[in-house]
Amino acid sequence: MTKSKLTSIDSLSFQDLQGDADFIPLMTNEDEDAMDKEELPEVLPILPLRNTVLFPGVIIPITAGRDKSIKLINETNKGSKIIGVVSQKEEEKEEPGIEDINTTGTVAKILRVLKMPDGNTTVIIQGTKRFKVSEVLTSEPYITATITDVAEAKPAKDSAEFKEVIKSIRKLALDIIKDSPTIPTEASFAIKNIKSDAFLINFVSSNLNISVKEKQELLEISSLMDRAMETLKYMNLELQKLSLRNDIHSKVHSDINQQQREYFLHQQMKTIQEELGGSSSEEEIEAMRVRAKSKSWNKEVGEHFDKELAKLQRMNPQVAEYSIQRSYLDLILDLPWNEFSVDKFDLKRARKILDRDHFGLDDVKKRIIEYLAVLKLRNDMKSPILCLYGPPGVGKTSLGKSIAEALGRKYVRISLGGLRDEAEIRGHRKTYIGAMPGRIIKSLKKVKTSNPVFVLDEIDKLSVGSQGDPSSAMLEVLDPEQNNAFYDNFLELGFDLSKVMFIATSNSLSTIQPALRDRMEIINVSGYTIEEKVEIAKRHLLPKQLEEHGLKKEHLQIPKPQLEKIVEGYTRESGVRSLEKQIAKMVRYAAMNIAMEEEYTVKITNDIIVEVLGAPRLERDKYENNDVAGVVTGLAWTRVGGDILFIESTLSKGKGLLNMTGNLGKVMKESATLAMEYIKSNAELLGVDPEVFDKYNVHIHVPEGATPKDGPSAGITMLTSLVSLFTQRKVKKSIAMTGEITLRGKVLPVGGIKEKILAAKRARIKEILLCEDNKRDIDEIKPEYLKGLKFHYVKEMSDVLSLALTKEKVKNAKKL
Ligand SMILES: Nc1ncnc2c1ncn2[C@@H]1O[C@H](COP(=O)(O)OP(=O)(O)OP(=O)(O)O)[C@@H](O)[C@H]1O
Repeated sequence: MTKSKLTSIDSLSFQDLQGDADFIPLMTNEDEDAMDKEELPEVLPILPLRNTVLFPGVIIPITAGRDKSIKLINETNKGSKIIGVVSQKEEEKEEPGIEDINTTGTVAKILRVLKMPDGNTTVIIQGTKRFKVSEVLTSEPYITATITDVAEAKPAKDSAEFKEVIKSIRKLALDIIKDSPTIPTEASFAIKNIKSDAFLINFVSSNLNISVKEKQELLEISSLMDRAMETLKYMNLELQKLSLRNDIHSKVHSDINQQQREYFLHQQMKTIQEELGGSSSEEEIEAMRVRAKSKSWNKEVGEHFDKELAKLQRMNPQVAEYSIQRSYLDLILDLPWNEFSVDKFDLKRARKILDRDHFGLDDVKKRIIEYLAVLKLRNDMKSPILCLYGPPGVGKTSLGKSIAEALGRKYVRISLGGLRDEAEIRGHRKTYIGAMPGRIIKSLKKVKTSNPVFVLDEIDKLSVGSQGDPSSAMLEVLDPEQNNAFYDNFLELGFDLSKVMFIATSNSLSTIQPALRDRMEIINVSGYTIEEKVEIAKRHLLPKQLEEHGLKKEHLQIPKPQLEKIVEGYTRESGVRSLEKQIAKMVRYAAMNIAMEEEYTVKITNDIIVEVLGAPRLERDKYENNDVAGVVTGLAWTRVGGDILFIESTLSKGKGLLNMTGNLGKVMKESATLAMEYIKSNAELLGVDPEVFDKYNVHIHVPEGATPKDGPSAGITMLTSLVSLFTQRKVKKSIAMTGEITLRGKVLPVGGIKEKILAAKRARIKEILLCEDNKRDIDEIKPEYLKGLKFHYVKEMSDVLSLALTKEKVKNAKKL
C-alpha cells in the first residue's frame, strides 16, 4: 500500500486522508448495492488523472493544476457535481487526447472544492460506479463523452469462498499496516470498520503499492471475486517485500545499535577519566603503540601484540580485566626482545676482574676463563651451563657477579631455595587471579637485556611440591636445545633464553635432579684454609666492611695474628660468611671509638677481640689430650663443608648391650654395630678378653647431639674408639681419620675429602688416616693446602689400629 500515489496530480498523504474522518465512508453492503443501482447520466465531463485510479466508493483528494481540469471542476461543481474520472495511459502527457486515456473509469461525485493559496484547486471526490467511454463528444474546453454502465459480477451473498477471501484481505491489510513503517497504525481502524465487501476490495486496491497500469487492470476486472483474488495476490507480494525489508533493516539496525552503544559508553568513560584527572585510556594505548614501533621483536610477537592491544582497546578501563591486560602488554613491551649487550672478550681483563674480587680460587678462575675462551671462539652460548658447587660463603654467588662484570654483561640473580611451585618459574596462566610471569621472565624484564649472566642460586634446594615439579621447568630453562623458545604461561609467547649465560650455585650435588645435573658443568669451589681466610679477610672483607661503615683504611688495623685468632676462635665454617660478620663487629667497635673521638686509629689486640666478640667459642684443646681411652677424632662432610667430629665410647657394668647417642642416623648406627661385631670376632687377635663383652655395656656417643649425623665414613673412627676402649690403649695425638669399614675389616674410600682435609687443617690435626683409594683425591688438592699434614693410606682395619693406637695404656686404665 502506498501513501504517495493517492493523488491525481500532486501528492497528498494517506495520513492526511485518514486524519479527516469525513474521508472514510462507512459503507455497508447495502449502501454499495444502492450505489450500484444508481442511474448514470448519458454524457459526462471526463477528468483525466495523471497518477492514480479511482475505485468505486473510495474518496480521494486530487489537486487540479491544468486549466482544462480546473474549468471542468468549476463548471460541474456549480451543477450536477458528477464527473467521469479516468486514468491517463502515460503520466507525462500534459494535454491528453482521447487516445491517451483509459476507456474504463469511475463516475465520481465532487464532495468539496478547496482553493489553495498557491493557485491550485484541490477537489475531494468519491467514486461511485465504473463506466466505459462510448463516444467522445467534445475535447474543448474539456473532454465530454457518452458513457455506458459496466456491470459488476458479484458472487452469491452466501459464498463461503468469497467470505474467506474477504477475511484474508482484511487480515493481510492489517498485517501490512503493522509491518509497514510508513502507514500509520490508525489505518487499521479504517480497515476494521469497513462493512462493505466490495468497498474493502476497492479501498485496498486503491491504496496498493502498485503501478497505475496495474491498478487500472484491477479496475477493469468485472468479476468482484476475480478482483478480490487479484488484490490478494498483490497484497501477499507486498507483505513478503515488507518482511524482507524489515529483516534487513533490523539486522543493520542492531549492528549500528551495538556500535553506537559502545561509542557512547567510551565517550562517557573518557569524560569520567578526564574529570578524575587520570590519563585517558586512548592516550595510554597510543603511547603503547609508539613504544611497540621501537621494539625489535619478530613478526609473530608483533602480530600477537597488535592483537592483544586491539583487545585492550575494546575493554572498559573500569573493569579488572583491563588492568590485567594492560600490565600484560606492558610486560611484552618491557621485555628485551632481541636486545643484547655487547660482550667484552678481553680474557686478560676478565682474569683481572676475577682476581680483584676474589682471593685464591685459582682452579675455579682458570675454568671460568677457559669457558669464556670457548665462548669467544664459538660465539654462541650453546656451551654447558656452569654450576658452582661448594659450601656456603665461599663466594659462589659473588663469582657470578664478577663473571658478569668481566664479560661486560648485565647481572641478575634468583634464589631457588625452597621453591616448590612450578609456576614460580613458568608463571601462571593469565586467567588466574593475581597471575604473574615466572621469575625467569620477571628477571629478564628487570635486567633489560637478553644476554645477561643469570645466577640461579641454590639449585639443589628446588623441591617437589604439590604444585608441580619446578626442576622440570628448570630443565627447559637450561636445555640449550629447548631454551630458544622458553614458554612462560603468563607471557604466552616463547622467549629466547639461548643467549643467557646461566650459572647455578649449589651446596650439594646429591639433591640436584640427575637430569638437571647432566646439563651443567660442575665446578667445585671447596672451602678455604685458615691462611686463605686471613688473606681474604685482609684484602676483601675488611676493606669492604670499612667502606660500608664509612671508615678509612687508616682507621682500623687488625694485625695478622689477631685475624687468625678471629678465624680460629670465632668461626667454624668452610666459607667466610661468619668471618665477615665478626669483622663487621670489629669495624663497628672502631667506628664507635672514632665517633666518640677517643682515638683516630684503632688497633685490634687480643684483649679487644675478647671484649668485642666475647670468649673464644671454639676451644678444641679439651679434645686434644689423649688421656682417656675411647676418644677418637673423625672427619665429617656436611652441606656446610668439612668438619671434625669426636667419637667417645665408655664401658659400664652390664650384660653386653650397645647404646648409641648423639643423633645418629641409620647408616652410622650400622657402622657402630659392624665395628662391635668385628671386635668380637677378632677379640683374641686384638688382645681383648672375649668375656668382657658379656660383663659390660658399651655406650657410643658423638658430641653435639643436636646436630643430626649420618653416613658410613665414621666407620674406622668408631672401630678405633672401641678397640682403644677395650684395650685401654692411648690414641695418638693430633690424628684424625675417615673411612668406611666392612665386616671383614676392610677399609673403603669415602667422599668429601677436600672439605675434610681443610677442616682437619683448621683443627690443627697433623696426621690423617685414609683409605688407599682416596689417595687420588689427595693428589688433586693443591700442595699448599696439604702443608703440615701427614697422610697414612690404609687398606685393612689392622693397619688403622696399628697407626692410630699407641702401645702405651692410658693413665688410670681400667682393669677389665
Ligand atoms: N675468595 C674470596 N675472595 C673474596 N671474597 C670472598 C671470597 N669468597 C667469598 N667471599 C666473600 O664472602 C661473601 C659470601 O660469599 P657468597 O655469598 O658469594 O657465598 P656463596 O658461596 O654464594 O654462599 P651460598 O652457598 O650460601 O649462597 C661475599 O661477600 C664474598 O664477596
